[in-house]
Amino acid sequence: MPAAPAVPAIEVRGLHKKYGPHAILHDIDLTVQPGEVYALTGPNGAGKSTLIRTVTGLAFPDSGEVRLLGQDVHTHGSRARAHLGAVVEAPARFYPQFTGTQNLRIHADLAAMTPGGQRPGRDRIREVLALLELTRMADRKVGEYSLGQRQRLGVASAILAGPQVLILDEPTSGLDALGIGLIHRIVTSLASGGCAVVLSTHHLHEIATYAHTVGILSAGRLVDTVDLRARRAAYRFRVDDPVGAAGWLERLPTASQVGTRTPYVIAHLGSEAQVPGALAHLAAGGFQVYEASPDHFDLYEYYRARVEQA
Ligand SMILES: Nc1ncnc2c1ncn2[C@@H]1O[C@H](COP(=O)(O)OP(=O)(O)OP(=O)(O)O)[C@@H](O)[C@H]1O
Repeated sequence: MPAAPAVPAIEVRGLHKKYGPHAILHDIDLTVQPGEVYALTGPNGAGKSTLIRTVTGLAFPDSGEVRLLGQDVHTHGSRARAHLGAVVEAPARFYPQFTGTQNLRIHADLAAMTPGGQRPGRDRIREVLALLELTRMADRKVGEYSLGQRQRLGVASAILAGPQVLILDEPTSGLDALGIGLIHRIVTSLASGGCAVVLSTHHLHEIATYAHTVGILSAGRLVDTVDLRARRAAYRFRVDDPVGAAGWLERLPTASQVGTRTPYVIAHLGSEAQVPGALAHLAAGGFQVYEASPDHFDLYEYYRARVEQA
C-alpha cells in the first residue's frame, strides 16, 4: 500500500487580511513541508509581519485558512499551536526583572499547559541557553541584556519545547555577524531533524546559503516562490564550443535544463556527485573543458527584478 502523503507542517490557503479599509494581504497560498526552511522576504511594509502574526494565530484573517500540522490555527488554536515555537516580536517580550533562566522557566510552565505538552526541565533550559551562547547571562536580569542577547533569548524560548514548526519574525535583526551564523546553524539543525521553519528576513545573501525556499511578498501579494534547492543544482562548464557542448550534454540522462551563457554551457545535474560524469561525457564528445563550477544563483538580483516588476 502506498504511504499516506505527509501532512504539510504549514498550509495557508486563500488568505486575505485587511486593517480597517486597507487590504494588507491578498489571496496568499503557501505550503511548508516538515524539514523545510522557508524564508519570507519583501520590502518594508509588504506584509511579512502581518502574515506571520496571522499564521501563528495572533491575528485573524478576513478570509482563508491556516493549518499547522493539519489543525486550523484560528478555530483549534491550542491544538494547532501545540508543536509551534515562535518569535513574532523583535525582540521577544520577557520579564525584565527576572533572569534569563527564570523567564525560560515561565515559558516551560506555559509549554506544559498545551495539549499533550511536557514541561521542559532544568537540563533542557540549560541546554538551550548554551545553544544560544547565553550561559554567561543565564542568571542576569533580562533588563540588563543587550538587544541581541534578548533576541537570542527569544529564539531559546521558541525552541525550548522542541517544536515541529518554528516561526521567527526577523530573527537576525540586531544580531552581530557571529550571532547571525549561530541562528543559521540552529535553524539548519532543527530542519534536518524534521522541524519546518518559517522566518522573515531582509538578509538575502545569508538566506541564499541555507533556506530551501524563498517567498517574495510585495504589497501584500506573494509574487514568487523560489526553490533554492533546484537553483543550487546548476553547474557551469567553460568550454571551447558552448552551443555544441549543450547539444551533447542534453544526451546525458543526469543533465536537465541545459543552456548556454557564452563561454559557458550550463546544466542542472541534481547533485555534485554527477559532475565527474558530466566532465567525462564532455571529454568523450571531444569538447575541451577549461573550468567547472556551481552556477551560483544571485538571489539579490533576482529579488530586485521581481519586486520591480510586481
Ligand atoms: N495593527 C495595524 N493596524 C493597521 N495597519 C497595520 C497594522 N499592522 C501593520 N499594518 C500595516 O500593514 C502593512 C504591512 O505591515 P507589516 O508590518 O506586516 O509589513 P512588513 O513586511 O513586516 O514590514 P517591515 O519589513 O518594515 O517589517 C503596512 O502598511 C502597515 O502600516
